Amino acid sequence: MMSGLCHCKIGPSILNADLSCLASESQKMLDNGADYLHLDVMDGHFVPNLTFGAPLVQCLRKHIPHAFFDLHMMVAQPEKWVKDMAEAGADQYTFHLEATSDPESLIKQIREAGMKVGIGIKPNTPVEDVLPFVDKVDMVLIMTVEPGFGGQKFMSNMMPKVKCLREKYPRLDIEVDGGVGLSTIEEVAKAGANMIVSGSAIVKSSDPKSVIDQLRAAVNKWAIKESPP
Ligand SMILES: O=C(CO)[C@H](O)[C@H](O)COP(=O)(O)O
Ligand SMILES: [Fe+2]
Repeated sequence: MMSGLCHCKIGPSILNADLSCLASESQKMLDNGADYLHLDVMDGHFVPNLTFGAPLVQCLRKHIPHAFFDLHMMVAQPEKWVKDMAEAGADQYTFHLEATSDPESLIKQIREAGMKVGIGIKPNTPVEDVLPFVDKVDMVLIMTVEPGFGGQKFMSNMMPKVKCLREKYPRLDIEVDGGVGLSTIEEVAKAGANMIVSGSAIVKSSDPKSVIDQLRAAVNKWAIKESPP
């Protein structure tokens, strides 16, 4: 198995960056080759940790006008924050399937607010649960740690979920998040993920550009190439 007919994109998670300098830390990631920014929103209910909400996203957007913001919404009521996040400047709203009783109407609500839609699943949620919604979203996120904290150990046993999705959907954007770095990227790339969230491995490196370049190279090595006409 390998990544599909879609581009590799590297999205640093700024969770473990120096959050007192969020704008400059984010800009540094972009200057070092990041394709987008993955912003982890936690509400202390869906996950046992608390980060930030729309006011911070709005401030960051003023400093970073052009980058793609992927909002990873680890919140208990994802319906509640769609409008605020859209107005704050989010490009994609990635909610957790476990957090809503009505994914279809949430997807519609996100689209109507003008954002792309991501749908994520936690490690204990089977991939089959997300399949009915894949055709309606822009991206599927397979969590490779229990959501809540950066710097945790990558769960290899999530790779069959990625493989299953890639086999069924060669063009789908498949994101992995949690413990992804230079020692785990090969498995991720082989399984077929093309959107790579990496926090500690990039942010804590003295050479983030080199880490981003190596992550991208691994994904591209396994990518399916479009056959010439
Ligand atoms: O959603 C997350 C945690 O819930 C983070 O995006 C993730 O943990 C990234 O950090 P790291 O690469 O250090 O694991
Ligand atoms: Fe995340």
